[in-house]
Amino acid sequence: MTKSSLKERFYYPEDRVIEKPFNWAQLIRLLTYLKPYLKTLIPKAAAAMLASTAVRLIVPIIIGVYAFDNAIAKENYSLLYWLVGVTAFLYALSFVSNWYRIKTTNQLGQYVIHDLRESLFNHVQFLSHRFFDSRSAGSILVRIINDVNSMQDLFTNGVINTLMDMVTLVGIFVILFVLSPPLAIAVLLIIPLMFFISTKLRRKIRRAWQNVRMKMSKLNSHLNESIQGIRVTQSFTQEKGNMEYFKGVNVENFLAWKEASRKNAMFRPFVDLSNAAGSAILIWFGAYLINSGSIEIGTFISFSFYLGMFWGPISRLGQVYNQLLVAMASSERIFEFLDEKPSVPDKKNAVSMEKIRGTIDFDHVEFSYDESRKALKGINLHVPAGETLALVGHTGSGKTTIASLVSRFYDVTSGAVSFDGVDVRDINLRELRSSVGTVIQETYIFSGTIMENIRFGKPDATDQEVVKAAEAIGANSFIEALPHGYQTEVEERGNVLSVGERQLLSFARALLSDPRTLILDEATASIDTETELVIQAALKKLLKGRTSIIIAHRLSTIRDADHIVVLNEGEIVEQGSHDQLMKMRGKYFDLVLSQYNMLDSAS
Ligand SMILES: Nc1ncnc2c1ncn2[C@@H]1O[C@H](COP(=O)(O)OP(=O)(O)OP(=O)(O)O)[C@@H](O)[C@H]1O
Repeated sequence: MTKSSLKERFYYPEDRVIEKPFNWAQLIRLLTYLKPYLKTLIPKAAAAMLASTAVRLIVPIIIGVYAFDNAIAKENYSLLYWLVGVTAFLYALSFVSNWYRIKTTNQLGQYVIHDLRESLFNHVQFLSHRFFDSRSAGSILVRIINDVNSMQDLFTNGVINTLMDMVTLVGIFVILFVLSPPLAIAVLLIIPLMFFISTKLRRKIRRAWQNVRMKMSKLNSHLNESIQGIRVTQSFTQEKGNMEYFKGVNVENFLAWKEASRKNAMFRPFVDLSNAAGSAILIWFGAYLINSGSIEIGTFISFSFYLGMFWGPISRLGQVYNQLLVAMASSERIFEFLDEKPSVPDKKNAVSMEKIRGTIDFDHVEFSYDESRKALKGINLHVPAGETLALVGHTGSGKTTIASLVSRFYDVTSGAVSFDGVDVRDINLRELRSSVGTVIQETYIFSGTIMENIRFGKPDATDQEVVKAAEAIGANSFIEALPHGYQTEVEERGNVLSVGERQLLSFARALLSDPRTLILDEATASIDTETELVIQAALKKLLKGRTSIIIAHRLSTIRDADHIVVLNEGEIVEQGSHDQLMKMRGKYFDLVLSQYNMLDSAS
């Protein structure tokens, strides 16, 4: 296989953008998430921060100027003991305030992340189908988990620590200038070097590690796919292609790692270099100033303490700036979701569903998912309350689309869908959706017990009600045969249940919710005759007295419907009862015939 065709076969989208330029408006919007804590956690953290910073700033003066110049040099030992006591007390104070600051800032970060994640999740719950059509579940998960997580650092350490570091730096500058302006200017010459290391060099290193992560994620994607799909790979003897591609990504990963470690290795020596340069200036110029009598030895000692305190705040400020750039990218993605408006908005003063009996009408409905082609063309339908309409047609003919318009998962492009003559766009959306029960082809089983899965249809139903619904549908015999009956735990998507059993569960769920209107996308999977009979009986029970639209695949379902509509490429091509349509010998007749032939050849 050539290199380019390998590339086409294995396509893994490059990771998303990790950093974005700084943007004030976005930062301010992010900071509004701190608002609920302005009167609680933030003042506490700020007070603790100020206390510990003050101690850090005062101690070098006590040791240098007071202990050396005033107590030791003048042999005033009572002052020295007193200073030792004061220093011990200040360190104890700093210990407590630091502990309290770290605790409260961590809490603050966690609260903000919690709030942000909750608002994002809640918002996404109400977004329309169009939103989910255009995004993979994975990409939505990444935003709710990874993008929110990547801002944790900013909110945990960023805000309060930035304040602390700024206060520390300003404090040191002021003290140094008060102690000795010429020595202060000389020592501060190393600040630009420190800034260079903490921003430029560190960013280069971080980007190199990000590159490693991207390569690693590509390697993971390929590994995952090749192991999951190993049976298919082996049956098509494509192992060689897999190995070649893996070799390529493995080498890429190795090279990225090599580059990152090379850059990383430069970091520590540069930090040491800047410290050494600072110390050299201090010793050389400090000694000169001491000799010339401009400063005392104590001032020199205080300076050396302060010099050692430069690197921490400068390095952290550089880090916060980098965190901010990462947060810009993540928050842009989060805000994009939060700003997304549902494409089927609820109307103010919408009509309540209460008085609606359930006659459904489609009046010249046209619909397209995207500009390029129409999924439905000129659809006119009338389903009287309590009757069953069956939709049949080839795959892609628009059956599911019609069902989606009834629940108003999408709005029509033109024309109208109405209940008892009231346009669905004028009906309260929640009430509409809860009165239209939908049983989809691919029954979704949530992780939990069978009991809870059926109860999903009506969260306040009692256990007895759940069992009654299951019995009415005929699902109780298989449920009771399970190891723990109704309390059997089923996994996501219900792997332990057969297709027929899953369908019976979803019928029980729908019966329990007792919707006035039912939409049923019948499963196509072939099931044995016995299960088919159980399902047919369940279906009869479910449809009784409800207006229903059935996307029918089985002949038995189609035959019993009051009205049958045959769709082809988004248009109604035939309609009538089963007998009428059979007499016409048109599309419906062909569909029925082909199904008989299929069943015949299968038996
Ligand atoms: N979410 C979507 N976005 C874009 N196009 C879509 C979407 N869903 C369906 N389509 C397109 O709309 C047309 C009608 O699809 P629909 O799902 O209604 O067909 P169907 O008759 O229910 O098919 P099947 O029997 O296979 O379920 C198809 O051409 C399909 O490709």
